Amino acid sequence: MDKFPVIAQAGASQPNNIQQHESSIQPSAPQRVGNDFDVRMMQRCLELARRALGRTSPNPLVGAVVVKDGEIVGEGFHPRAGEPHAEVFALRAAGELARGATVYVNLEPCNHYGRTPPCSEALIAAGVAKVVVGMVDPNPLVGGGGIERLRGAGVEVLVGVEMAACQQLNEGFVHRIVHKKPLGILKYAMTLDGKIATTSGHSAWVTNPSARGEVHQLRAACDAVIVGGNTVRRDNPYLTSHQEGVHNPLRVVMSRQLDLPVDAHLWETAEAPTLVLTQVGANPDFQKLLQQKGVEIVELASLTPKTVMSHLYDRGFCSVLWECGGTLAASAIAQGAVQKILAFIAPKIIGGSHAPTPVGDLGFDTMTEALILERVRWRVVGSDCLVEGYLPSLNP
Ligand SMILES: Nc1nc(O)c(N)c(N[C@@H]2O[C@H](COP(=O)(O)O)[C@@H](O)[C@H]2O)n1
Ligand SMILES: [Zn+2]
Repeated sequence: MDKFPVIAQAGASQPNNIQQHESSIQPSAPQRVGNDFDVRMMQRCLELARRALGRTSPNPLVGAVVVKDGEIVGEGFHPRAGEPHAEVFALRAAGELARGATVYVNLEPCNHYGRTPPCSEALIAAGVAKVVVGMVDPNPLVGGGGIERLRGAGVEVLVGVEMAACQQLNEGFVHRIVHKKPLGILKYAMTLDGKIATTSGHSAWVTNPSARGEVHQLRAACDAVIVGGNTVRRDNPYLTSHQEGVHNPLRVVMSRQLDLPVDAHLWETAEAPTLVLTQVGANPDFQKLLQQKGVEIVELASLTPKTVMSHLYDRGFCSVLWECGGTLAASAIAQGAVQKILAFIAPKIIGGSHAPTPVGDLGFDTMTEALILERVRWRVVGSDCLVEGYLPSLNP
């Protein structure tokens, strides 16, 4: 078993309805559920689900597989909100072979009329004999109801195969549903002596190319990536996933004064949309200029990490990546806009007592106030090390 199992953000502070479902129908980790074949099929579901990475919000990433006599006879995944769910695509692919078959799906089949009709009914109508589910749906409109409906119709249901991996894949969706805001991920790259740039501001590059490739993949999995005006002025980033045909997140700039360069890459490149969030009445001429370049501008009454996350929640986002400097990172942490940290550490020393660090002032005086990450794991990426963990759940 993984030495540092990563369990979805939902773990510590789920609302009561989910805890009840966990105790009644969802076995608690780390108990293994299912046999080797079940595990393989669930991993196939996760692989299929990932084909829509970054494109399904506010909906989850879901893949489904129909198995008859030990053979896969149908597969599908949920491509985006508003389109049919994974189970429906898999059932369509299986056709009549679905009768008496086992369906694997990484999320409990829905049991409600949303943008699409309930999958529980589609599975029952198709005559499937068994459904193997990765995790219970935290959506209160579903929350165990899909499983109960299937069981009530005589379909055998097994819940919890590869549950930790299923929760991990949809941690943004789970966080959005449970906490009514997107999951905030703070990513930074620093040297071994804790600097994100030299004293003069030079930062290209702290990390090695493999680590930068990981960052591009991370962007592909997120709905938005946020920077502050300072990062635009100093680094002039692209903030894309740098891969043909792969999802790009919405590029978000937070700027109170709109004192930004007229020719930044963010508004001179068309691969991804850009949104500038500012304060009411800020620099109308610059607003006009950006709009002419195709940039969306939204004025917020108060521009803070908290109001920004609330705006992004309203847009239907599940996962938001903070790629900002230390000052904005500190206020994002302080305001509960960050739950997960990804820190790339390069084996380099650049010194400089005034060189910038990844997190600015949090107002802590003593070590006892330190935010101690939970569910920490680390791995080597090229010549760098990636440390990953979650902020204490007092800050959901
Ligand atoms: N089991 C399952 N498979 C899918 O492919 C899904 N997209 C979902 N989503 C659940 O249903 C809600 C969305 O419903 P509509 O797309 O609006 O009909 C979503 O919030 C999940 O709870 N589930
Ligand atoms: Zn469904």
